[in-house]
Amino acid sequence: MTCILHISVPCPLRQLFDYTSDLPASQWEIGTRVKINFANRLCIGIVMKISEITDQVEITKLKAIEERLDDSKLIPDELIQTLLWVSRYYHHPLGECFQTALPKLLRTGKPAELDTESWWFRTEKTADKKIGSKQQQCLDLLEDYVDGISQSMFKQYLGNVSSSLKSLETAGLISQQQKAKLPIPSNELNLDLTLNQQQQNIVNSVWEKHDHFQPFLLEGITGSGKTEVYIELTERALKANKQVLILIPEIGLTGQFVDRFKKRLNTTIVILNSSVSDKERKQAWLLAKAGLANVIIGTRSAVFTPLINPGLIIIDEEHDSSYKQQDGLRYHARNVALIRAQKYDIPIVMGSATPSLESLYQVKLKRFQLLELTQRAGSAQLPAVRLVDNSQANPEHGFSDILLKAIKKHLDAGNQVILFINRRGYAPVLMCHDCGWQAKCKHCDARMVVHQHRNILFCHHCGFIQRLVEECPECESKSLKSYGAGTEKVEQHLQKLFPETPVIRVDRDTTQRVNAFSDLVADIKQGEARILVGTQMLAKGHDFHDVTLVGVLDTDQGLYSADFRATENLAQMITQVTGRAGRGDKSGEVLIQTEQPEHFFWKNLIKNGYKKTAESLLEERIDMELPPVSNWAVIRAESTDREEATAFLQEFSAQCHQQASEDVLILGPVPAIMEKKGGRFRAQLLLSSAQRKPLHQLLDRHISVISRHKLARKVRWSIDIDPVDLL
Ligand SMILES: Nc1ncnc2c1ncn2[C@@H]1O[C@H](COP(=O)(O)OP(=O)(O)OP(=O)(O)O)[C@@H](O)[C@H]1O
Ligand SMILES: [Zn+2]
Repeated sequence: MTCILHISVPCPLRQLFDYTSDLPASQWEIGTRVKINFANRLCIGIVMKISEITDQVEITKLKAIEERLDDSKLIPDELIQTLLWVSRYYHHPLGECFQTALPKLLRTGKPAELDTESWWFRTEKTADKKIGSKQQQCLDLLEDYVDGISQSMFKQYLGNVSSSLKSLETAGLISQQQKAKLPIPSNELNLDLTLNQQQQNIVNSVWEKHDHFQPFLLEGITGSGKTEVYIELTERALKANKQVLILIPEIGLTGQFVDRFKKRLNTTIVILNSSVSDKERKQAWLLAKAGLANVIIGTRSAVFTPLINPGLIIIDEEHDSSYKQQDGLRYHARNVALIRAQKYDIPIVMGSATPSLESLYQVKLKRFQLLELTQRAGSAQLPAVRLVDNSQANPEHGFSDILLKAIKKHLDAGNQVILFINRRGYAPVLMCHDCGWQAKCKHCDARMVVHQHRNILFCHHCGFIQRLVEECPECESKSLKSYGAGTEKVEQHLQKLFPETPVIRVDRDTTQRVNAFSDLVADIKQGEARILVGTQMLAKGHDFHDVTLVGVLDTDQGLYSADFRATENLAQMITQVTGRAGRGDKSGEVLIQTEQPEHFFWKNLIKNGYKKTAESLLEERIDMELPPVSNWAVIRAESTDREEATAFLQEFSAQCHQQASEDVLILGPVPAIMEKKGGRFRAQLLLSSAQRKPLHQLLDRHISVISRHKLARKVRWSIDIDPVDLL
């Protein structure tokens, strides 16, 4: 034994574990992976401290590590520091934070080596005899690429040219070398776009601070050209030899977004989203760490990508709730990104047409600098928005005459129409006309949703599936009727009402297959689909220039929700979907069908827009001391035994009360709004404080005691800091 390694282990325990190594301390670095035997199984841990002493057991009883996996540290210091912060802030075991942050192949111990392939380079030699046309094409292409061309780039651009390359090599005209495999860049660069004055000013304001930590909130109305601002900023950072990390929400938008970057920037761009394979994810992570990838575009967990030359972090659609992980380590990527930008001392730009109240509050506190784009880019104008009283809707198909006429008018003009309904499936209620029976999930406090295409009843909360019944299970009556509408029903009615017009549906059900989403988007762009029915997947981020009408159906439930964020979310969703109309040269129109055309919320949003609406919502939060003004933590517990979940939280609450400070309010425990889900009863305890510190101190003091309580092992429980979803 020559040194002791203090190791972070992927397990729920909140401590490091000590092992010995027969290498001297000088040969170890923090951030190196090791294989260890932990509780009789092999697992991968991360070295967090190196010393000569242990306070865990007698030194002689310590186990030795099984294997050292990296020659030097895998995880850079900055990322380790960030994860230590994450573990502290979210009160989550460090070992599990590493699990979230590392690509799967690295956390399961695969070698941290880059995949390589053959790269070809032009030699000094000139051809002394005439060469074949394929070979000439290869040489011509090499003229454009001083850094060489990989085997896969050749294949992509020229088809199979292996034998030509071999001949050129034999003739001494080109040489090859094994180098890291890189993603293939676009070969149709399109560099000509001039930013308008507002865009240019924003780029300048951000760039002025390029060597400092400075958070910016870029509030730019829909279609104002935020993406172009990101591209220009990225270009500036690239010119300064810096890397740029860009986060985008999880709504299948990556393809279009990345295409725009690839076409405008001649650089190595890697992608980290859910459609990337484990192998590619590992490669992208290592390329970023090595500084071989200059732009990293990814969804939530990409926020943990290591950078060697960081220059800028960008978060698109910063208000999007997919940035908050809803299980395990419940981190918010915007929060983590801010910490990373601070550690790197670089600017961070958070953009949205509908900023979160969290970020607007930071602007109010002067912690974020506000940048605004108030006009649509190019010649596009914001669409006109009107409310339509739902009572005029046809009871059969749910559309009002006004909306139907508008659809017809826009189709006749050769344009595309979006119908937005934020509910997938055919109908949310199946009911017996005779006895009143309703199809409910036997595992959840929720109704089963009718999915007619698949002939099933489907619980959207736990995934439980049943065959669609034709007869009431209670009274055997055949008069079952579905109520309400989802995307399937809307699609079906529209197809009947407009038999000549192609209708497509974009929701989670039609986009499950790999590439299904990008295929649908391609159909839309080419104008093949004329009526587009979809959920929020269709509402955000897209730039379809021929869409001139957006119809919004049935969104009133947002007005009555028990969640205090519901109106904020509704205002964001409506503003985003509204923003899909009129993005090209043609002007757009939006019709919102509502039960409550007189409701203050609608009047305010339509008359005053998102910005004013958000301001008044923030004033309400300030008056009522709700987040983001106060700080919340929710302790959740669930169990198959209804009493147990509550009993555990009572225990938790009692613990906290023992030394409660007046600064932290403890509310509950209360049953969750949907108490039963997936066969488990759920309850929650809410902790709230005006200052963040006392809340965190309270949790620090009690968590380790609580986690050893006997009930803690019987129930599933979790801590959610800054919860976004209280249902
Ligand atoms: N300076 C410019 N000149 C001409 N066209 C522009 C300019 N900037 C952006 N555009 C075009 O305007 C459209 C909208 O831009 P972009 O998609 O960047 O907006 P956005 O603010 O990101 O939109 P949203 O938030 O609604 O998704 C795009 O088609 C884009 O190419
Ligand atoms: Zn269910």
